[in-house]
Amino acid sequence: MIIQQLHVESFRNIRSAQLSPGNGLNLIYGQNGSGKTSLLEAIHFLGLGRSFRSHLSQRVIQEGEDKLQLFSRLAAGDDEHKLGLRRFRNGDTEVRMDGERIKKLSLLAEALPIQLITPESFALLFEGPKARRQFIDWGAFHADSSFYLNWMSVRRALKQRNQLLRDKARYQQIAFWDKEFVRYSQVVTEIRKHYVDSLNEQLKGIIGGFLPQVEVRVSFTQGWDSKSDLAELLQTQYERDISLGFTVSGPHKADLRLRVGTLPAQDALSRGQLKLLVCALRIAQGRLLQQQLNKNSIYLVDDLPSELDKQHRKLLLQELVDTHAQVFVTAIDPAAISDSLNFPPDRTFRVERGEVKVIE
Ligand SMILES: Nc1ncnc2c1ncn2[C@@H]1O[C@H](COP(=O)(O)OP(=O)(O)OP(=O)(O)O)[C@@H](O)[C@H]1O
Repeated sequence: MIIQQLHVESFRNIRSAQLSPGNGLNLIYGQNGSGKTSLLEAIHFLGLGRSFRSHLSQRVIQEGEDKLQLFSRLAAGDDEHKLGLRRFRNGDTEVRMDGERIKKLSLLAEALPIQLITPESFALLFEGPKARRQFIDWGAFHADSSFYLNWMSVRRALKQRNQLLRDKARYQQIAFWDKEFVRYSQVVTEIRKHYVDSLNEQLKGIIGGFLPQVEVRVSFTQGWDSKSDLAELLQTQYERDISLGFTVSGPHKADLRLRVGTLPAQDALSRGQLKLLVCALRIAQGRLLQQQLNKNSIYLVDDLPSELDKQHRKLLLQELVDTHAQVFVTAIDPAAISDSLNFPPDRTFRVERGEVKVIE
């Protein structure tokens, strides 16, 4: 998918901006606080119906305004779509695709697959497993159309089970939900496993280029001992689950392990190397989607130059360009990007106090 036209209104400090991005690399530059990240955030908002910076979507609406509006013309091959989103202060969201109202935000994510790389992306490695699970599930969601409903069923069964655990229910009362939980957990786990295997194939080449001296191993843990049967485990762990008030084992505890030798990646790599690893993971994910479904992701890379030396900026930019996807990168100093390229970006935008201007 390519964004051919983008119209942003009342989004953070951007009162109104209209731009026609290039099909390849788009450079967005400007001083601190000018609105570069806000522009990326607006694209992300259009693709997912939520911000990557704030859980409170009302905060992205420009101060003094009652709604934000985003509109884009999208192209995928010969297909053209119009996608529009309005978010109101009272929390209502209105999304339209080609004039028709879309109720499920998951359809948005399907239409506009976005790969986000921000300085906060380190969370993928540092913080608890949630972000890593979300990373796997992004891929599983796109790779297998049955994933979403199966995962929703796992979550429903888990919620019911945990409620019964807190109510100190007898095992017989829980057994029904265990059956449901196990059934959908198996499907979800198979899809995730298969996805991580395919991702690893993609990842090898990219990591080899970014971090040639380091051997990074990426493995999937399913959320319970892989030698145990989940149904039996739930039964044997019932007493413990009751005392804790939640379910200890299951796919809600799945994780992606990133290791260098025997150490977790975050203990073995420098900040710049970690950034490259996160980028490699995102690029591998985008590539896989391209291969499996012939769908191009849109890459949003906030503050690309930070933490990276010139050689690695060059490597990263080249790898992004080689995806043949649409890429948006931000930088304070445009030279930090153009110095690392053998060709000019497709399009360059300068952001100043919320105003976006194309630089010819
Ligand atoms: N709801 C809002 N209404 C109006 N302005 C806002 C709102 N939310 C944030 N801002 C302002 O928008 C400005 C743009 O912030 P943004 O993070 O996009 O800048 P940036 O160019 O990415 O800066 P940096 O290089 O420091 O990361 C900030 O000055 C912020 O105070």
